[in-house]
Amino acid sequence: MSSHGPARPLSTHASQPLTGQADVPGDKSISHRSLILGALAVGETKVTGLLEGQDVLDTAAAMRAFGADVIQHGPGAWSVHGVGVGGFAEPETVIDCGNSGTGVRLVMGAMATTDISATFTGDASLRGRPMGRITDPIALFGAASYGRKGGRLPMTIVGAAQPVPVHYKTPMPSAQVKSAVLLAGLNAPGETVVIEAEATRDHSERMLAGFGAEISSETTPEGRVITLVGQPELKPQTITVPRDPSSAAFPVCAALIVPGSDVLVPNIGLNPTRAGLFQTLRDMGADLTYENERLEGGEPVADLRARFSPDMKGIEVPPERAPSMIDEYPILSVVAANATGKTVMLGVKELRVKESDRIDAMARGLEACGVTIEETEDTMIVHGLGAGLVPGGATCAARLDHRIAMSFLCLGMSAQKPVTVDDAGPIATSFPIFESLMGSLGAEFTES
Ligand SMILES: O=C(O)C1=C[C@@H](OP(=O)(O)O)[C@@H](O)[C@H](O)C1
Ligand SMILES: C=C(OP(=O)(O)O)C(=O)O
Repeated sequence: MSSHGPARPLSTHASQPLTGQADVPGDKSISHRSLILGALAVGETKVTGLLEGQDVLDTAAAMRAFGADVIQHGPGAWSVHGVGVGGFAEPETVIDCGNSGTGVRLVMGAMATTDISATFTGDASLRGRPMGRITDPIALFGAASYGRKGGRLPMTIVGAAQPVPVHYKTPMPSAQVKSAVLLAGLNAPGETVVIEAEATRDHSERMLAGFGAEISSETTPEGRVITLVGQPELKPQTITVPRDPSSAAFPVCAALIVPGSDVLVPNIGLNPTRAGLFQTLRDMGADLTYENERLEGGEPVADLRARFSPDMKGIEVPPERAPSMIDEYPILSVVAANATGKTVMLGVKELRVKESDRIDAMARGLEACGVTIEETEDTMIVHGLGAGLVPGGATCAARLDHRIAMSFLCLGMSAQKPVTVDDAGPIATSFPIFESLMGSLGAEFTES
């Protein structure tokens, strides 16, 4: 959806202890991929635990526009009747991917090697984000693109009539780019190879294998080399979407900074390509434990227990950790403000092209709340004040960015004066139950 209605300012204030259990929603990355791969399989894929955030609902609508039957049966329970690799129909109208970079980029990849065209758009945030990172590799398959200057949406992609397989080295660490190339490679005859210098989240590779594609990956001195054999018949799957570690980050971090808190966040995937934040928090001295560690569907899973941690210390977060926690830097910067000493976040320039420029958004809001920040194009440094010592008392701009809105609302739960975000609307893109869930732990929200 291109817009979400009038801005909804929302505030938080110093919270009573956060206690209890936080059942966070399904993983956003895996939810998008369940719908897209389901649409490319032959037959009916069944999904439970699907994230019903707006980003994923927009991908569901896109899959319908390309000819798949996508049906909701109950909360989180969906089915997708797929059209098979190469079976996408040409959409009759513009595909609106709302706020979702993952949605638009993966769908562009998935249709780029079919002989159809489609026009994509999104909200003001998505229309500002770079699509050249997708149009460059899909051009190698034979697809053409016609967008606004700078490779921006709205954009029409004309899929390749006779696609050729591609060898592609991703120019930046991006699971979206890697996934778009793999999805395009599905309908190209022969082997498509993607090389990534730094490993990014590997859900596409795991799920493609699960749907029956021939795909392998190996670690070489150049990085991870992923090889996919094109034109498989994908077999429909029954998928249970695990809970989203990127959503778990909010109750976990809020508990670490609100005095007296003790929160359990059950069933969180600790896939190493996603778990960098939790490692970082533990390195800072957070009282964050993994309980009931186990393997589910081949992936490590644990119940996370986070308790108030007044003695956290700033650390240097190494650049090679960035892909495994790329969406978690905004909330990490809030924890860092409540730790003592400097937290130095290196190699984070991808944050500048997310739903907002997340370095700028967090720096300006934290400064308004009394925290000193240093930044370069690729680095953010937070000068921690210590537990409970952030003054707060400001209105911070959410900039159409769910993670910025949730981060400042968590900051307000531990600050000395209330913190307001100018628009909480975007939270519904990834974590529609954020307010009710945090409220059930003890947080209070005030509409202003
Ligand atoms: O592939 C995915 O599901 C995602 C990849 C990441 O984006 P980049 O590929 O741009 O790093 C991440 O920020 C986004 O929230 C989800
Ligand atoms: C960057 C994000 O999402 P996307 O790129 O899909 O808009 C996010 O959810 O933090």
